[in-house]
Amino acid sequence: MAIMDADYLVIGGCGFLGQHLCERLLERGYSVRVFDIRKTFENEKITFIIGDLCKKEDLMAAIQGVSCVFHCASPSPLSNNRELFHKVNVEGTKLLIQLCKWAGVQRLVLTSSASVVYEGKDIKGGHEDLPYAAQPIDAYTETKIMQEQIVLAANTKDFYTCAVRPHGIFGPRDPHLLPTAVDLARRGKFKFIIGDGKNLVDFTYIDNVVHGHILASENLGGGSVVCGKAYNITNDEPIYFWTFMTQIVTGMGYDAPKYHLPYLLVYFIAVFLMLISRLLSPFCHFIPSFTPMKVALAGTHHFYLCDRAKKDMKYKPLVSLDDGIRKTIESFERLKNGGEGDS
Ligand SMILES: NC(=O)C1=CN([C@@H]2O[C@H](COP(=O)(O)OP(=O)(O)OC[C@H]3O[C@@H](n4cnc5c(N)ncnc54)[C@H](O)[C@@H]3O)[C@@H](O)[C@H]2O)C=CC1
Ligand SMILES: CC(C)CCC[C@@H](C)[C@H]1CC[C@H]2C3=C(CC[C@]12C)[C@@]1(C)CCC(=O)[C@@H](C)[C@@H]1CC3
Repeated sequence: MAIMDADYLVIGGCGFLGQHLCERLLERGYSVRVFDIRKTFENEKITFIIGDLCKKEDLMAAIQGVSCVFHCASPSPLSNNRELFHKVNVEGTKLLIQLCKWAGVQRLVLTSSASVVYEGKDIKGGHEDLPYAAQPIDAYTETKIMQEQIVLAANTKDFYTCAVRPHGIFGPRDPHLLPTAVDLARRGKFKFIIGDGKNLVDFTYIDNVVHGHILASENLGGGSVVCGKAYNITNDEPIYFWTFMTQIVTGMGYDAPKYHLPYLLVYFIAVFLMLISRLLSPFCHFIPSFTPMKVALAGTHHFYLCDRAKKDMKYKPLVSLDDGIRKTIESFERLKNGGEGDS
């Protein structure tokens, strides 16, 4: 059955970022098509095509008759599946580029990650020209680096690409950050502050990430300065990691962490537990709560400049961190201490 042409195809459009992006595109009067391996919401204005980014026949059905593609699909960054990361983020992205060119799609905006330059050591005011991490913090980030390189290298005079690098996205319907933090707090594993608690980090409210993506797509085109470039998109308000996390968990009705633990001690315990997990993997599935990636993110400075986005696409955050935290906590009533999530 022929499907209507659309201004945008959102790959991964049933995810946290994807659904918010679709809602904002519709508000701005664009026509939207979603391609995702699952369906998580209904909207009569959206054409949904359910399929696997890694399957050519699935993607061919979705890619024709669109002007711009947002590629937001990825396995969960908190999953532990190296093979799946590579299959979707690398092989799936290669297939997408091949089919974009086949179908005559002109613009591709990739959702990359600010962590593509992060090696678990302090980054204060990181800019986009920092080198890609030679030792990425995990398999997810390794494949995000490869993915971004593939997309930016695909930019030509007829096919325009760019990458948006968000960091620590939070907001209503976040499936990663807030639910993980609340789960740790509920299990009594949120009593300790890793390190001195004074490491500055970017957390980015979902509406600002969506805004950055739409600006990127609207500025992407023949001869545009945006072509072939990556853009950090943050709230432009670095905050102490533990101040942010404390506001989230106390807002959700749990106690604030009180005691400090030395960063290096926790990091090496996390590495030891990861090695034990790998040794035991043939016999049992044991995933430590505190992985080296999470500990590094929780105990080092890592915040980024979005000056390039401000200059090239007039980006500025729409929602402040304080307002974003308030809106997020209000949206997660069901997970509050004593809420239905406790059942
Ligand atoms: N959540 C965060 O803090 C950050 C996320 N990102 C990136 O933003 C993008 C969106 O992330 P979220 O919305 O948080 O994740 P999410 O897990 O909510 O959404 C990802 C979507 O991709 C879909 N998907 C996965 N594999 C697929 C496949 N083979 N075929 C079709 N669809 C597939 C999933 O079904 C899901 O709906 C990802 O590329 C992620 O790497 C980047 C920086 C930070
Ligand atoms: C207290 C615990 C040690 C941490 C609990 C919260 C964590 C689950 C989040 C804190 C920082 C978040 C984060 C990401 C996922 C969730 C956290 C680790 C990402 C890895 C998601 C994907 C990305 O691309 C990165 C840029 C994010 C970095 C921050």
